[in-house]
Amino acid sequence: MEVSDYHHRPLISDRVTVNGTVTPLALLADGRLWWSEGGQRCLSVEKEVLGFVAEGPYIIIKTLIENRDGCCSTGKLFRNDVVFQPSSQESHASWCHKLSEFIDSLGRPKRLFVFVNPFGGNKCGKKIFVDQVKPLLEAAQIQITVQETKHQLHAKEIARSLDITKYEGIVCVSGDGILVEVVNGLLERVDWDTAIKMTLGVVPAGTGNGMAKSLLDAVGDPCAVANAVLAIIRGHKRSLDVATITQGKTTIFSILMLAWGLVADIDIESEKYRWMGSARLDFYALCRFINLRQYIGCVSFVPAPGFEAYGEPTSYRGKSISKGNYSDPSEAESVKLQNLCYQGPEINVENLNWRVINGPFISVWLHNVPWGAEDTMAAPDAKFSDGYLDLIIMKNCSKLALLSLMSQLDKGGHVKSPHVTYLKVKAFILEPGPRTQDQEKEGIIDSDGEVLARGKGTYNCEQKGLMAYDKLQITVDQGLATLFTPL
Ligand SMILES: Nc1ncnc2c1ncn2[C@@H]1O[C@H](COP(=O)(O)OP(=O)(O)OP(=O)(O)O)[C@@H](O)[C@H]1O
Repeated sequence: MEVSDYHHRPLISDRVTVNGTVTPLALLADGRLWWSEGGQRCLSVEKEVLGFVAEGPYIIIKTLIENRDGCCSTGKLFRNDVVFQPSSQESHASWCHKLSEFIDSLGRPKRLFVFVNPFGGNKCGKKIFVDQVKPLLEAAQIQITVQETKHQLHAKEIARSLDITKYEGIVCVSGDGILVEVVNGLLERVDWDTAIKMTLGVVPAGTGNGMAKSLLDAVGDPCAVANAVLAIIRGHKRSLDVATITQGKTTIFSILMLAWGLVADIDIESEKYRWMGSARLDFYALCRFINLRQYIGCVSFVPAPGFEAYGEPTSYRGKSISKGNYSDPSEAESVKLQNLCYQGPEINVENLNWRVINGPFISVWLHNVPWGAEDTMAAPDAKFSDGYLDLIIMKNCSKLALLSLMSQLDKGGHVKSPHVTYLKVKAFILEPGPRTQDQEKEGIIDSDGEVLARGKGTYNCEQKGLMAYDKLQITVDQGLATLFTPL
């Protein structure tokens, strides 16, 4: 072994017994654990070691390593502990000390709050947690406080009042829905500016796992539970843009996407075919395709640098959106209370250079991260924290062209179609209107997989959304939230 440079310097070395074989074992300064057992063996403590325990004369190194198919990496992870016996009691104590010291130096989280949604996806959240998540967190000696979500918005309520000083992260074993609730809960706190700095982790256990897929796919990892948990244990962080959606005095926060038109209709209206399982989306997409709707309306936006040529120039069209003066003092008081929560970025939207695209539209889609679901790469160029949202617009096109571009959604090829307008925006205003063929009927606005607004004549239109089917404004905060990430 070359120990010439600093990184290859052993922090500790000894002759130990590994699986009955006596071999030199060394922990190098660069974090590799090196020994020889039927050939040279090496583990990266940072990447592959969850933790260790001392049991009698033995030390058990708990690892999670990549399954290799010959020389090719499959990205799949499996547990394979290494047990060794140091040569003496003193050596045993030194090994425990050096391993602890090294793992502590990695800045990994020690206490996590974990939400488990027993209801999400195929209702497997609890089983995924017990069988796959908990054992790994225990092997990493992370203290966990577990909370099952009991109903819709439960995670948001808890995030709003959680004692955040007790935890170094909040983990959601769920789909995207619970993560979105947590972000909204944190931003509705009076101490939102501290609370939103809490690092958030997501373990895929829902139908829509767009955030987990976006994080893991960015480093070529499969969207699997073990990969997601390992990322949380290792404790690397990345920041995430947060979009603020405003209409009058109502504000909500979005981290994944906003959809109006075809995508929203498929996402929300297919609920009535839930009994079909995941086939409901494909089935309902086909129904919508055969009976294609177009929506009257308009979108205006502040383009990101390089996208200024899209649309036509316009002035700020959101005048009625801004929070106005209150003639009723009690209303003013309640708004003052609401104002203690986060209100969105303080930018002077009126002075920005707005552009407009008029409908009719087949689909309008805003995306913050590349993947909307595990099989939908909605916005291939989206970045977690570039401060922009990717806007994907589909206008009139033939059914054949539409079918072709829909079939490319899994690889993001649709954005290259001449029928798709794809750009980045800093701020956005949606003015949704009725369907072209039947102006008595309107549409649905979908934010992060939930109904934000339902227009006249839509599925379940008697249920009110949080906002009216009317003009709304979206602004972006660059990197406001923080996520655990594989790299
Ligand atoms: N115990 C519960 N019973 C019913 N609904 C719940 C429960 N806990 C959470 N929910 C709701 O389940 C929804 C789905 O959350 P989750 O993020 O796990 O999955 P999803 O992939 O977004 O959605 P789904 O799998 O339901 O299509 C959220 O709207 C959440 O509020």
